Amino acid sequence: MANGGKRIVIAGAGSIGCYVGGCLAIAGREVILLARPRIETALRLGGLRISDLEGRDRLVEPDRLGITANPAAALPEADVILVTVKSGATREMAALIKAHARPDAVVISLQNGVDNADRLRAELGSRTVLAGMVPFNVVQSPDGTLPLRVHRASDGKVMIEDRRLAGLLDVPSLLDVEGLAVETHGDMKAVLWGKLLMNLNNALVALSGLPLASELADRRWRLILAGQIDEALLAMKATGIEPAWIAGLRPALLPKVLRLPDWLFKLLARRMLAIDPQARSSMWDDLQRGRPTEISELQGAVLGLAERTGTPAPLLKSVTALVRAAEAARLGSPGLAPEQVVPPAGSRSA
Ligand SMILES: NC(=O)C1=CN([C@@H]2O[C@H](COP(=O)(O)OP(=O)(O)OC[C@H]3O[C@@H](n4cnc5c(N)ncnc54)[C@H](OP(=O)(O)O)[C@@H]3O)[C@@H](O)[C@H]2O)C=CC1
Ligand SMILES: CC(C)(CO)C(=O)C(=O)O
Repeated sequence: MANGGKRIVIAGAGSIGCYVGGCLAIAGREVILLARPRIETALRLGGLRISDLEGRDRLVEPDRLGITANPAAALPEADVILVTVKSGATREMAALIKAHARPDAVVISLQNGVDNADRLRAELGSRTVLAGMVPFNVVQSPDGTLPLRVHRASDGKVMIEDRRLAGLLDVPSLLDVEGLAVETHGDMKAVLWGKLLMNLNNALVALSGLPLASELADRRWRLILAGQIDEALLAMKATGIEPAWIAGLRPALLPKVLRLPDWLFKLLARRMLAIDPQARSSMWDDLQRGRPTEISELQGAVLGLAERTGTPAPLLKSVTALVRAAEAARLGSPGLAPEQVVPPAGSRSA
């Protein structure tokens, strides 16, 4: 068994959890997927298909995976717990970990948003909780597809908080496997705020219904993203938050690059546009499935800063209101045009 027999439990096997868990299982790690019954059944019936934009395509047979919907069966087995539920389910998952996992299990948040690791810490007291960041998009096959397929549709390295751990658990060498590049980082707060800047686009993809690559190729959408990032950078500056570089760019340069004409943007932002055409955003997935989105943890996190510091955030407010309306309507993406997202000139208020 690879890596000293450490057992990895994926706490919330959906798009990210199945992709990460599948890569780890293919690499010989012992993985248990804690899933909802819909995904549990699909995995038991057809196994898990893992593919990526570089052309890798592998089937993990059901007998190569531990699969359960029962937290009391999965969590006591864990040496490492990768939390991959949406932010709204973090507290519930933390309570399950507290009730069922060994106190020495290392818990790692692989979620968007800036405070999921803190939410876990608040529930889990003295246990070891590390923040993580997943940079790539994963597309899950439609319900009922067998085998269930998770496709990594963009690129990037997973970052995990650099912390010397008791018991000599070497997190990167346990988790850094083919298809899943993992590195440690000394300043996860900066990394998560940097990622949040890009995640301000999740809502625009969700509202437009467009694939991420087409949405980013359209300057009208990029202008809205750039406007949101300006508001976010202002609020972050006022609170002393310094986001990390994103896609090889200093955060302050990001709005400038996004505002370039389409032809120049395509030329200069090749790294940002290395996305296959299926990718959208996890917030689009939520609208399509009629589930609550992470708008409170993304735009909402910046609005919290803006309120405290009195910096203006009209675009973030109107994007948030539109996402909330789409959530409430439960009709999937409203398929808005950029002009329906930007408030008419003159009606903006801080
Ligand atoms: N999808 C993506 O491309 C990316 C996502 N992320 C982030 O990663 C995190 C996970 O996202 P994603 O994988 O898309 O989310 P998913 O909704 O696809 O996966 C989470 C899964 O956890 C399940 N779940 C929730 N509670 C439990 C529980 N108590 N027991 C078992 N299963 C449970 C959910 O089921 P149910 O919904 O039925 O409750 C769902 O199937 C989010 O923070 C997201 O923002 C980051 C980068 C990219
Ligand atoms: C990878 C990215 C930025 C966009 O797909 C994402 O984090 C998400 O979908 O939640």
